[in-house]
Amino acid sequence: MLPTFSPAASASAKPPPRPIPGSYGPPVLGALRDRLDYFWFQSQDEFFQRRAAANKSTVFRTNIPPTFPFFVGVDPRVVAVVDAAAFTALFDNTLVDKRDILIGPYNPGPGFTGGTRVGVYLDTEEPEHERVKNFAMALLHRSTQSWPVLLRAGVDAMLDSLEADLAKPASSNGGDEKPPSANYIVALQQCIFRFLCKAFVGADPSVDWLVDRFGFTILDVWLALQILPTQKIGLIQPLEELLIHSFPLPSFLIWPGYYLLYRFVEEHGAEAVEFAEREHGIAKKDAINNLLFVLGFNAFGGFSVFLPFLVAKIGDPADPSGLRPRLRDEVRAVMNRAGNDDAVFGFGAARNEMPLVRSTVYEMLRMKPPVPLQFGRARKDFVLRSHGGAAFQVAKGEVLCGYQPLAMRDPQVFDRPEEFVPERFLGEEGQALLQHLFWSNGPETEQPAAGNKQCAAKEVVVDTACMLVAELFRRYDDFEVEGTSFTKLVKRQPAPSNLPSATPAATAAAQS
Ligand code: HEM
Repeated sequence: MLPTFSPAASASAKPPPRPIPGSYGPPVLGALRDRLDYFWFQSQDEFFQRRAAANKSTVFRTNIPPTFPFFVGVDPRVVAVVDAAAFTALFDNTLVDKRDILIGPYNPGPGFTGGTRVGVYLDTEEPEHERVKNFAMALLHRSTQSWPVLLRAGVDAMLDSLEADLAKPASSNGGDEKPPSANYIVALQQCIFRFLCKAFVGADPSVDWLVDRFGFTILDVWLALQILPTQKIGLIQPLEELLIHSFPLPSFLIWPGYYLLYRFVEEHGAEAVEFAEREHGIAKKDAINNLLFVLGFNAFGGFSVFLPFLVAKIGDPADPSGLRPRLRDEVRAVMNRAGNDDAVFGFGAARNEMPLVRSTVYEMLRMKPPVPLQFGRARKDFVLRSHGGAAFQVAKGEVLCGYQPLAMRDPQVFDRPEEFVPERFLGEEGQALLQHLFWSNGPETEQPAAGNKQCAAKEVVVDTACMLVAELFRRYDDFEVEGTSFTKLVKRQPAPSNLPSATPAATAAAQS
């Protein structure tokens, strides 16, 4: 549990800033102890919870992996921030510098990005950041019409293949007695990859067999080599510590795959590349490397983590709250209003017509933020304010490390913080809570811009997740998921013939 602050404290006058509690321990040994706790002896949640409890503070000093022995020049010392109030300092450009600090003090380096320092590693004070961010947002804007159509086509193809898998007799699933199931991870990644190439880059992978077949696997390996030094993967722990947590993983292993994708974007995404050069003044090589990074790391990486959480949560066979029927009814009501079972769920429907679906997506982002850690280096000495007037003195150059999963379960802000409450963000009170939803590296109530570091696709990510849920309930009356497999897909029964017929305006609203 997070320590809480007494209301009496918040009512009193602002106390002076105090030193940040916690210690980094003795050189090398302190960092090593924290690393082993982080990866081995404690879960990530536990790591931050225990230190917050021990220091009686939601702002405290700790080391963060990777560290020792071969991460030369990587300083693991950070100031951890695990409450919703102090966390907002990480979004303030006047306080923190975001240069080369995406995944923490360790930076995998431009060897993974064709030699370009891509946009996500740039600070807002670097002019190139504005160019690259504007380019990414413009590409998203240009794809407004095609995005929902391509998503639907991709999801349909994926579900066709999963239905076929599920229909196979149990014996083809390994010959044991287990009921049939269809693992969706590979199909979903394939779907996301193909869809993003077309919708974001304007390049259709089906023109290149290698890219179409292995593109998503190349991205998986490319991502893994960059982030594994900071992740627990579940090998035998001593092996994991020796092999993946002790030294930076080399980028050259992925160069052939990266080069294949680079050529693919250069040739088949030429229009997007020219747009970057012409409209945003970005050199061709940098445009391609940035496109690949946003496609592979931000978009493919983000969706690959988030969508399985969402599908598994909604499909939970043990869900006691009857969530699936309620979501299904909301989706079907949109279809009924449109009077067209085949209407594409567009951005309009995702934003305005499916409040429970949207609130469920928000709640999943609160409980399982796909990018749990956020970092920023103090530009100057400043006072970090937390709940109840608590204040801490941060020195210039110190690295703040915000841990979203605890900040977004802050009991000072969220009622029943540990519970998944699908309707949490409904109504006026629910909407007011959106200011504390930080998954996009900014409050949900704010917008990405060239001058900030909020996810360029903040709206599009939520909309896309809503559209995926809608597609599932367009097609199925019910479904169940165990782990990463569908175990039940109940096809939609034909709609009764006495549906009220829709007006053209309603059809347009669903599709807009
Ligand atoms: C579930 C999916 C996604 C998640 C969870 C996610 C999350 C994030 C987060 C946390 C950041 C800030 C990183 C930091 O500086 O600490 C970010 C930045 C960014 N994201 Fe997303 N993102 C997702 C999908 C996308 C998509 C689909 C796109 C575009 C197609 C995109 C484009 C970007 C860009 C360009 C930035 C850099 C912003 C900047 O440097 O100012 N993201 N994203």
